[in-house]
Amino acid sequence: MSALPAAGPEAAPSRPVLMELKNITLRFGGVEAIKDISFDIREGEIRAIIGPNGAGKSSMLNVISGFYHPQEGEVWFRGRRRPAMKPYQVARLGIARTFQNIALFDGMSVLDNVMTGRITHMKRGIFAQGVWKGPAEREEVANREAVERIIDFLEIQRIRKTPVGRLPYGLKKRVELARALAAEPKLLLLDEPMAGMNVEEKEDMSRFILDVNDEFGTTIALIEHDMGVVMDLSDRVVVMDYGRKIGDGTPAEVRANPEVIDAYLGVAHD
Ligand SMILES: Nc1ncnc2c1ncn2[C@@H]1O[C@H](COP(=O)(O)OP(=O)(O)OP(=O)(O)O)[C@@H](O)[C@H]1O
Repeated sequence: MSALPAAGPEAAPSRPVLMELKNITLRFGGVEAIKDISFDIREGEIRAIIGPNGAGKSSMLNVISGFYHPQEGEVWFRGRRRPAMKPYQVARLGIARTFQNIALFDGMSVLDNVMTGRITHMKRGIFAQGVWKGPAEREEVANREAVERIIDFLEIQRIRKTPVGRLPYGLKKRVELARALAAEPKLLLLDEPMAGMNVEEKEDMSRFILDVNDEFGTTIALIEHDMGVVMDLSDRVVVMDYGRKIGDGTPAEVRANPEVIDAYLGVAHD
């Protein structure tokens, strides 16, 4: 039997690095959205990025997902420097994301929406499907099985045939999570997963995020404004303010950081 060290937030720094952001600077014309920021994301951890409005959190998530290319700095993923890539190439590397404003196909069923998440696993095109039916069919069955597993896991079986447009907000967010998971990502990016949710929906989403991390070992980086949620879910937190990094550490460490308290948490938060 192996003698692994006990898990927990303290264990996070000893895990292997999955992604490293080195001296990232991102400008939009005269605006410096990100100013020389470095941090890493370790395998299997839940890493939060927090900060006031306009701090540069979404810009950072967009750098990680390949939507934006920084003018300066390097992005390393799984031990290799990642060149400037198109978002679909980044997706093929094993990085999936959800969006702040839900981006699903309203007229399509839950099942079909989640299936679109498998696109990075579809190797056989329409031509191959026509002339070489066997392998294409096997691939389709495997994709279908993977999707059904995720649908079961996120407890959305009973709505699998329902058009997404008819679902309440909290369930739409869960379907978006299902679609991102269907890609079987190494790194899952969640852009404000709790935004607009009521307390019960937040509790459900928190549980699913923890379960995904636990059961699939998926590394998760998320932006979130609800501090209670961030402090409960995260192993480590990066704090941004005006494009700079002003804090980085466990929830307890950032909560006790005076610069973070001044810029963001304030004295009223606990
Ligand atoms: N596409 C863009 N073009 C020009 N400026 C941008 C663009 N995206 C972001 N910015 C600017 O970069 C800065 C950081 O914005 P960003 O959206 O990353 O912050 P944020 O921390 O995610 O804010 P919020 O919490 O309000 O979503 C802001 O000054 C914003 O106006």
